[in-house]
Amino acid sequence: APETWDWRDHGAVSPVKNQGMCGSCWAFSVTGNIEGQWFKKSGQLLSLSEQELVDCDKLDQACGGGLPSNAYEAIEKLGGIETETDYSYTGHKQNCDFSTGKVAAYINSSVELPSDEKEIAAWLAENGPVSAALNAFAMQFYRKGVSHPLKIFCNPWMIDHAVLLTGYGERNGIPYWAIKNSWGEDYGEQGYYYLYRGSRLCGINKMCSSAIVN
Ligand SMILES: CCC[C@@H](/C=C/S(=O)(=O)c1ccccc1)NC(=O)[C@H](Cc1ccccc1)NC(=O)N1CCC(N2CCOCC2)CC1
Repeated sequence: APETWDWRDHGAVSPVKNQGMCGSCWAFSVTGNIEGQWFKKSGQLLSLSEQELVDCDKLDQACGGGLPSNAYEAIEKLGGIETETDYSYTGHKQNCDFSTGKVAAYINSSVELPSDEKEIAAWLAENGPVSAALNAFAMQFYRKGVSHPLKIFCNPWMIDHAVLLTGYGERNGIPYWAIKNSWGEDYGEQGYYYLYRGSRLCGINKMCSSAIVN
């Protein structure tokens, strides 16, 4: 695998979004992953609808939280996902307004990645941005640089947030994950969180997954 890689350099990542006062981080993690998978398949970068998942994914709990694995299954069952423009984000649960005719992208299945960070990096460089989950405690106090929280402040067994791994690399010899967050562009470094890579920090390695588009 390459020493360093970032899908933002290859046009596979949409602009940073803002989930607002809704616990829909899981939906943003999944749309970010599918945007990347669709880009790999079609060469087209679309911004996909989180609101469709909030309203129509009955396996998850809308603003009360969700699991990427459930969301992939829901999108397969629905038949696909609409664009952000066609099914725009409001940040609260509404009646499902999904229409098959407006499907812009679809997925065929999904995969759970191994928990080894070297294998996750190799998979990412080859296949696209990866949906991940982590303990977000340290993220809430992050401003800039490569975050390296003490394990006691970032228990890998207390995962409560879902994000998107868009790349990895090193800053002054410090290995990091580039993490697209969904708390707006004012968060962290232009909306991104950089987390030390290689010590399984905050459980970042435990729930990596991706949709598969055949
Ligand atoms: C209220 C939900 C907040 C939301 C988004 C986070 S957030 O709002 O961005 C944030 C997180 C941390 C600090 C500050 C802000 N979190 C989630 O959606 C998290 C994301 C997650 C957690 C663990 C593994 C994978 C993904 N998921 C959840 O909170 N879940 C809700 C409970 C659900 N249970 C499934 C089994 O049946 C009972 C319900 C599982 C998903």
